[in-house]
Amino acid sequence: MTDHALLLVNLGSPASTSVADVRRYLNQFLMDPYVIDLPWPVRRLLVSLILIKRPEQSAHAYASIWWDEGSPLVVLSKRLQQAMTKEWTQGPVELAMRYGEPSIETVLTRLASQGISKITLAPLYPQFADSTVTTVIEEAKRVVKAKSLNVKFSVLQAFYDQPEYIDALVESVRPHLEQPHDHLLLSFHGLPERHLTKLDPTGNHCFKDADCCKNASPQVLATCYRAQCLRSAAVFAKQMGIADGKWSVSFQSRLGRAKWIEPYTEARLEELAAQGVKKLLVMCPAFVADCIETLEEIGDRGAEQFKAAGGEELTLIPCLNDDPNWAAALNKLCERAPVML
Ligand SMILES: C=CC1=C(C)c2cc3[nH]c(cc4nc(cc5[nH]c(cc1n2)c(C)c5CCC(=O)O)C(CCC(=O)O)=C4C)c(C)c3C=C
Ligand SMILES: [Fe+2]
Ligand SMILES: [Fe+2]
Repeated sequence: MTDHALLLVNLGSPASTSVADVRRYLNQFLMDPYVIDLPWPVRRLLVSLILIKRPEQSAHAYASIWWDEGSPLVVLSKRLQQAMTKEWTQGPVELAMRYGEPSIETVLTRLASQGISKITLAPLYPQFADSTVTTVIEEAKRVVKAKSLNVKFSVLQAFYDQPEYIDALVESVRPHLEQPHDHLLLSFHGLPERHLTKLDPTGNHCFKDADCCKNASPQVLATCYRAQCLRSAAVFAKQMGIADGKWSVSFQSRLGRAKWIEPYTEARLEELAAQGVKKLLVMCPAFVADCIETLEEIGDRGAEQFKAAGGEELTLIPCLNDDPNWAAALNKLCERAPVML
């Protein structure tokens, strides 16, 4: 059977590090109602305000991590696509980006024109969020409807605690943990608290107490990004055999003034340095490919901040990227992706 395609989808990057390209990318990204979930006129106003200064700052940050071949996120996602061609035997393996190029629309249209009618859609995010997973699924559905494509999807579900993902993470991190260190910080991408409360199926669980995410019922866990991040971290730490107190969790990449999920990575870096941690390892398990948020925010700015606060060294552990164990794990996860009804 060679008519069942695998479509990997990651977030996407600007076309180049020029301020104009970064502005175009940020506009597409932040005007997505699943990312800034405010009514259109408010979102438009807010994004226009963000676009006054942010493109220049972000362009500078992108320039500091950009590779000769392009954006690290896109290059590493292409390498994963390549690795997946050795694993996925049911048809072609394609790659699309939710923002920027290659777009979901371009890739789906090409696959449909080649007579492919079954596609496993794989949003490359271990933990569920509307701003990552839902937006990919909705964009794929929009394209199918708008272009009347004859395509049926299976969809990879959030795999935050799945043994294949955890095993691959454990094996990739093991050599780094064998190096001298005082603490391991698991820094996940953050989200505004509002994104969690609006999905709370009980309407009365999220943020009612400090341990809400640790005590999440299966019903809450199914959609709570923070609870899924904490579960990934706990399952990983247990399997890795790291003692309590030697690891902790934080949330990075806050944008704007709204309250985001805590603890914030910036605050945690200060705290750890103040507690006497000298050698800090940081891993970023919400990202499967290194990108501006890992390389620049943690590897560069986070490292500087940690040292300025009294730490000696922050070592960023690479994401899974195109690790062969990860490609094999992802293939297994994709093979059991349920058909979307
Ligand atoms: C891993 C999951 C991600 C979630 C959840 C997420 C939510 C989210 N992000 C922003 C704002 C920005 N994110 C940016 C970059 C970025 N974000 C993710 C992943 C998640 N985002 C990735 C993989 C990347 C890297 C892209 C790359 O090209 O390398 C950026 C752009 C960079 C910058 O200017 O800092 C912004 C802005 C919001 C508002 C949000 C949820 C509400
Ligand atoms: Fe983001
Ligand atoms: Fe919670």
